[in-house]
Amino acid sequence: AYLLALHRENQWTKTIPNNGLLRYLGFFNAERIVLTSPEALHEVLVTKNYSFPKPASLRETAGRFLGLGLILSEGNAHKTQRRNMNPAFAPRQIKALYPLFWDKAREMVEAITADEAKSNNGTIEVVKWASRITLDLIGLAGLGRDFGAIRDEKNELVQTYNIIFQPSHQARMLHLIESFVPAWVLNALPIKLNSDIGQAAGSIRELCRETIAAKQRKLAKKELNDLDILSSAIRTETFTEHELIDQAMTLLAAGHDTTGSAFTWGVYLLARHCDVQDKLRQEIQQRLPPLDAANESLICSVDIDSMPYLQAVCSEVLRFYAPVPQTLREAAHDTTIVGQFIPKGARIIVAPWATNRDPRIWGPDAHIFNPDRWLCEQQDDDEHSGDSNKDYGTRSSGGAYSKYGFLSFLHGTRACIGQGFARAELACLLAVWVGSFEFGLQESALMDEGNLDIKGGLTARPADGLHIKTTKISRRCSH
Ligand code: HEM
Repeated sequence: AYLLALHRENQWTKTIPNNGLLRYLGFFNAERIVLTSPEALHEVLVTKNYSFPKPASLRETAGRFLGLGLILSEGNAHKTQRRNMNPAFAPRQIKALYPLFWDKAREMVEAITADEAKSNNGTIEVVKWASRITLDLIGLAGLGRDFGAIRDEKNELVQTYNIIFQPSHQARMLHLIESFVPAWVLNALPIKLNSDIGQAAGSIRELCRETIAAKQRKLAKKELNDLDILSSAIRTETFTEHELIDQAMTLLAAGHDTTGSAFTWGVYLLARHCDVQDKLRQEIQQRLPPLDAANESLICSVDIDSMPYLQAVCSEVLRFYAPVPQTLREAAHDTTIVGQFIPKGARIIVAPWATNRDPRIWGPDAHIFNPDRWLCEQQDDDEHSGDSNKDYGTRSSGGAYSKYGFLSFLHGTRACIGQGFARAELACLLAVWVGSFEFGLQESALMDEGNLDIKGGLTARPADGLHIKTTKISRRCSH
């Protein structure tokens, strides 16, 4: 139902003439408004941001286990938290995390290779591995705790985590009926799901509390040098213990499925576009250390950030399949958007899946996966080099006429604070993957995205997993 709704909204934005807003009536004639123009998006996300909070029902359901951290807080509470969390996501902090992303990605490839040696069929299901690696990475780089999902996906911690953050079918159904049954009623239902979630959330919050307490003891002895985001937040000394637990839970919620989905879509798109895969592998082999098990060289942020094609592929993957396909807002009071009256309580839909491929913003090739749109030729300073020595850099607009064409991380004060973290993680994961495997889709019918069944939720991914055929690459290279 969710994806049907999404598909319908995506079509409407392209086929129905509109002035930046599309209004329709949802269940029980509830007001629904889809934002379709940069001007409307600018108003809701930037100039009137706090007049359009997230729906109250979201705070009631997710707030039960997340608490009121950065994702769920509103108004002045959000402003203060955002100001206090910003230093933890400063570029300097993120740069220090690249070797960790790289190292874990290599651990994943070794684990896959060992698995394959046992099964010997060369087929990998990517969604599961994406979930395992990104859980370990948000654990380590976010909180300084290794969940050990790569080593053992069935360990108790991973199972507990999954009860809260990987909703079962029943939980997704409850989420759907939330539109017409108040969240507090659903939360109070005496069903096993509610008690399981309550218990699991208690355990993960306790784990966060212990982690924070250990870090605070280190801080008291002036020994807190850990690189993770939570440690950086603790070093600002602006949060109480309770607030830190809420932020830690928020990092787990925001920084796992999103990056897992981005990585999965990246592998899917590269499996469909072998030319892009080959070109990317060439850049990886020229610029990065060999990935065979014997070579332990780590990389640093400059190695990854100075690879234009890798950066272009990541941007295009994030544009083409935004991990968060749509997000919601609710008018806090009667107001206007682009001069149109909007009644209090109207649901506002921001739809990256529609906007990121809108031909009015991106041009007629908006529906084509083309990393080159993010590249530009750079002037070569060497006058003796001749025309053939062209170099490429990246261009941040991707050719869209407005920055609101790229909504994957939103914009404004509620834009994803983890964007730098997520981009660095995705680049490292794809570099290690493409440098380690040649791969293609197991089922050729999936070359056509129309044949792919997509599972919705807060993030989107292939419903039946993503099965690819791989060949391990072994090489020595000239790094
Ligand atoms: C490719 C990966 C990611 C994508 C596509 C993504 C996308 C988004 C989007 C669309 C929002 C806005 C949601 C809304 O307001 O409705 C958001 C918010 C947020 N994201 Fe991300 N995210 C990603 C990864 C991460 C990571 C790795 C972290 C943490 C390490 C993170 C932390 C957050 C937080 C804390 C917020 C709330 C910010 C606020 O409201 O001030 N995200 N993200």
